[in-house]
Amino acid sequence: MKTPGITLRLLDKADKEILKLPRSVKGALYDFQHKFKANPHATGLKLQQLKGDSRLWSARVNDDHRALLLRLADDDWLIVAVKHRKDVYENLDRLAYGINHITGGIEYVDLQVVEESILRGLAPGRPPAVPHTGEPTAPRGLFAEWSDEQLSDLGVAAPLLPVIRTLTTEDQLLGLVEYAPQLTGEVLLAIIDGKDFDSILDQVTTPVAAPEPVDPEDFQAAAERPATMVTTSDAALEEVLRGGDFGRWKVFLHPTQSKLVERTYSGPARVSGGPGTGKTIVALHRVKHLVDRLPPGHTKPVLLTTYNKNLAADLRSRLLELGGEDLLARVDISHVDQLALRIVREAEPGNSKQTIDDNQAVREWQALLDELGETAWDAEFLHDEWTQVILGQVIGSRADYFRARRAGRGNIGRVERAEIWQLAERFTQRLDRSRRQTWDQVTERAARLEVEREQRIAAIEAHRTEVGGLDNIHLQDGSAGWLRHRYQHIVVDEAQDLRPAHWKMLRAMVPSGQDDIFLVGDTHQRIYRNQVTLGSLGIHIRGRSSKLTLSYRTTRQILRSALDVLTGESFDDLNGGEETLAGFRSVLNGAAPRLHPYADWNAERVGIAEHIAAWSARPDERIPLEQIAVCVPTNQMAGEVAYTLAQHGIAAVEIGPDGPRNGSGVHIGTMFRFKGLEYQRMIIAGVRDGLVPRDNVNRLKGADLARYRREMQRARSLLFVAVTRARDSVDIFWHGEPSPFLKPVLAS
Ligand SMILES: Nc1ncnc2c1ncn2[C@@H]1O[C@H](COP(=O)(O)OP(=O)(O)OP(=O)(O)O)[C@@H](O)[C@H]1O
Repeated sequence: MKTPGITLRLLDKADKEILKLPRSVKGALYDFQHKFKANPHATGLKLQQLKGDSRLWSARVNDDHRALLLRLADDDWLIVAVKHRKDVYENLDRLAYGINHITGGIEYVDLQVVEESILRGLAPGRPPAVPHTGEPTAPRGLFAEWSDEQLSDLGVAAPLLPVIRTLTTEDQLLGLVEYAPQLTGEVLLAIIDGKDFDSILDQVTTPVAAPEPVDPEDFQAAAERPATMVTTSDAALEEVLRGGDFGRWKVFLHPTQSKLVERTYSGPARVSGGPGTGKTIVALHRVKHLVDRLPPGHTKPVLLTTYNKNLAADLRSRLLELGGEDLLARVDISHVDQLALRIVREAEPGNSKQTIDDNQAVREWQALLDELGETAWDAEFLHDEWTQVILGQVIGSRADYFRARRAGRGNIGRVERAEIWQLAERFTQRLDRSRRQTWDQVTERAARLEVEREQRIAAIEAHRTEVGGLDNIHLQDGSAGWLRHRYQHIVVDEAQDLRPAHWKMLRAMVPSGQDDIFLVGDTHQRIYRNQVTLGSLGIHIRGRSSKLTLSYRTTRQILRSALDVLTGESFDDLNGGEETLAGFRSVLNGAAPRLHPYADWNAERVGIAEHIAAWSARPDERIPLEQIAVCVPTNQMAGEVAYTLAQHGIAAVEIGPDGPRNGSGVHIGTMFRFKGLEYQRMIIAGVRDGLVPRDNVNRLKGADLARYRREMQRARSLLFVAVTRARDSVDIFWHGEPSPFLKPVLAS
């Protein structure tokens, strides 16, 4: 029988050691936790207190292995390690645990494990640095300029200070970071990156500081703080044991992530953050958090939405992994255009128009201009103006267009606006005649329909209040009795690429108030032309904006180059202000991006094929082909790379608008297709002048400066997105002159 109220938790990083144990021990651990929760004092578990310590206990996992546990309270236990029997009882003074005075989280350090890890990171030829607790510090260590007090003020774990003093190389530091408490690792790496005390305090320490004073003896309170990264659920533990590193996102949220997931917001909230900082992970956990708080039912009151079909499919499979079918049953997962189309079809069942994409629409604009003999206007400009300003802001009349805000789009006067308005009218008539519509028209229509629906709901509620709150009153509007907002909560991923009309639609779908809209996105990764000011669309995020800064995907070396690509650009915060990547960092380590110049495109393609073949030939690190991607500037180049790879016997699949096509092999696609994805190895090819950015962008410089700037920024963002898809390595290929965006990377 299960003893009521036994809590068994697993501390973050304990799982890292556990993962290295033989499979049989992991299996035994899974059984162990079931038995322990049933009755920790069962004789087979041999639960005993370790001598000389009030909190540390050991319990039997199997014949050879013991779990090391901290007793937090009578029935509350925390697994901090699983070790061989003989390693548990000796040298207990090497084990240090406590409550971090800044974060209030529980930290556990096995100095022996840390020291062994440092030794593994020792650069060849250097003498090992042996720490001697309490003795004078080693000369010119990595942190010689920093006092113990400073390190401690930043949250570095006190028991590690003597070891930290012995570090002389970055590799040793990385060895320490592997097993050090999270905050210690982040602070030390920030120092090595050249950050000063104040900015580390501001960007790394303060975001995870406990809001209340920390009692260093209250372990149970500490266990509940986000800084103590633990799991208690069986399923989560199994996940860690089975899924290894790939399952960790489901279990161990960073304290800054879990705060954002669990907070109650009085209105719309936004989470920004550089690539790989876990925005999507936070969005998924947020959905689960919201669903967990719903009363039982069979409806789907939570909407999870994103930019395109491929990303929506990815969200669905990750949400399924996180919470299973029960969670999915309460969530509508739909990409924004699909949602808009559904609304329009529901209202106009007879609407059988074909929906065309932006490229087709620009060709239609060109055809219209040709027919009219109109040469003063550019088809792309007109399409942009029509979609961004007229449809985007749901502008219904010429007079409203004359007054419309056109932020960042340059100046045009009344005469030009009149001409554009007339051309836009002709354009919509032309599409109507051929029974076609653009996605922007669908969205604008959906936004109108939803705003009208919301007005009807408001009218019904006003009426209800007037007649004393009775529900079964006769209402003139036949649909009225049951008319409700479509959702209670909306969660948006990739928010930076939604159009203004999408936001209008979403705003009207959920009642304004607590936890209504939660959006995550990064404007540095905006690759479409949709700039918005959320406040002007009724979504007021002021005071409810937060930022994630620790990348879980990309190495420090890759991040550095990626940031170089954005040099000189400034970015918005979706609300008329400015956004920066200050504090963006990683604790992952790897090689700097490698650069590969070629004479021509043929040679470059062969170079790519040979490169991939060389990886595949290395038995020590055989990578599945699906974990390698080749990203190119144009569709035609994607096809050509696929052809060359096939000639070299390398299987490849192209990524279409809906994701990778059927089959297995290296993924190939244009830069646009890589949004939201990630790979172990990224090859970015064709990064040459004239392609990145395209020649036609350069030509805008003399003709339309505002548009030139926007297009240059978009081109940089595209390259930034491509580079930051990589987990382990980036290889940049080009032929002829390299892209001007590579200048800082080439110089470093
Ligand atoms: N707390 C965590 N523990 C372990 N892994 C994590 C954690 N948070 C995020 N990750 C991993 O980091 C990677 C990036 O996460 P995610 O896709 O959510 O980032 P993102 O900010 O949405 O990135 P992008 O903006 O580039 O799309 C994923 O592999 C994810 O599993």
